[in-house]
Amino acid sequence: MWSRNVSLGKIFHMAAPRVRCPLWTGGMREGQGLTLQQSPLAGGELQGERPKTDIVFLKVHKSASSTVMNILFRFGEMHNLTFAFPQGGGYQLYYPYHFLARFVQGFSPLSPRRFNILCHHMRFLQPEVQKVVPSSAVYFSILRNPVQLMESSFVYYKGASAFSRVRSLEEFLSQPWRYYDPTSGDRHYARNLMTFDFGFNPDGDVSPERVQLMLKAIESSFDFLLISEYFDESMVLLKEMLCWDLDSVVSFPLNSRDSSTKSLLPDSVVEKLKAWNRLDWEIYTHFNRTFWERIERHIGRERLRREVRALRQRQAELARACLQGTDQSLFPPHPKCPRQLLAYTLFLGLQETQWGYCRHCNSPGLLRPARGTVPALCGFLAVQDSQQFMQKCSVFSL
Ligand SMILES: Nc1ncnc2c1ncn2[C@@H]1O[C@H](COP(=O)(O)OS(=O)(=O)O)[C@@H](OP(=O)(O)O)[C@H]1O
Repeated sequence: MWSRNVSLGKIFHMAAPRVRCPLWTGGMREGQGLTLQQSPLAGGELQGERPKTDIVFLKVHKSASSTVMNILFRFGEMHNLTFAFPQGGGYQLYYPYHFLARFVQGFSPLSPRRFNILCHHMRFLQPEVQKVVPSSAVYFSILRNPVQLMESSFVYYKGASAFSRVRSLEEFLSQPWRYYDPTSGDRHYARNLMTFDFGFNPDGDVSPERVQLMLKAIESSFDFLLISEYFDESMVLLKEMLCWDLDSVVSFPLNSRDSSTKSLLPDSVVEKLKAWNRLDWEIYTHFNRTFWERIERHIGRERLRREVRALRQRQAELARACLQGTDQSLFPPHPKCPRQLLAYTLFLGLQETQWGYCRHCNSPGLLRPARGTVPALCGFLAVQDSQQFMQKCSVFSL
């Protein structure tokens, strides 16, 4: 592929503190209480194609990526797949440094060992990623409108240096260069976060030529990109591209803020946000368009509508069976966890078999699992395991 040979380091300045980068930079199980019927709307798996099991998911921050990661964890655990977990027990692959293969637990340049799924937070660097997954891996990611993404980032990363001295996003945007220091190690949370996660320079040139090069590089590295504003449509596309069935992509939103911390932004602020995050805006608008083109090509609007309806039905069934409701009290005030996040409470009376089924839908995906296994059994979102929340909280604190 084009990007595998092109030195993007020459195109975009890549800040990679401390770590030297190469020139290139750039269904749940059946029989667990709830019976799952094969959906008549299932994708390639039922059409005789083998489900894809070698996957690279670039977990772009604040873009519903934890929900997607949770789906991958569940699928991986169900199918005994291996994961490229971070060395040293972290929940990120040494982010914000560019990814290096040696960040993965169990990786050795001398061993042919490859992992099925790579999905923890990382700053993308394809030549290194290629060392830890099979060459057949499917690469995908998920994007979010940069306006909402930055609003979410502002609340979530309030302690980041660019945000710590302002009371509101408006204040930051009124004089961004007063607060934003491009040399600061955590500046990416405040500008072009998606661009950064894809491996590029968030303060890079926005000339049309450079933007085109960046888009082409992403296009040649990734098989498809999803859009979090169209999450259900994205899940239908995901299961289609991976030849999975519909039940494999049923989920509940994770990492959601309580509405009290969400603000409606005036138009003037929205425009400033788009201009400030111009590179992200270019990525988002381009891949939003190609997302719908892909849907037309692979699924068609009519089937998409049917499948989205079926997906929502399954989600509702699952919610009725497993969820008692949402509960903020599971997220007690904690100095390291100031954000108001919504938790789910699972029904206490679930039978053991159902409990196994339900907790698979709620695995946090952020706790570090024991050696090479998946943390799907942690169930921190359940009332019974609320103690686990504090672990999650400390894992979150950067
Ligand atoms: N299914 C679905 N559909 C739409 N939006 C969703 C979904 N799941 C999670 N979210 C929203 O994604 C935000 C959290 O993103 P991440 O999980 O990527 O955050 S993190 O970087 O891992 O911390 C967070 O956004 P904010 O609530 O605006 O902060 C979640 O509400």
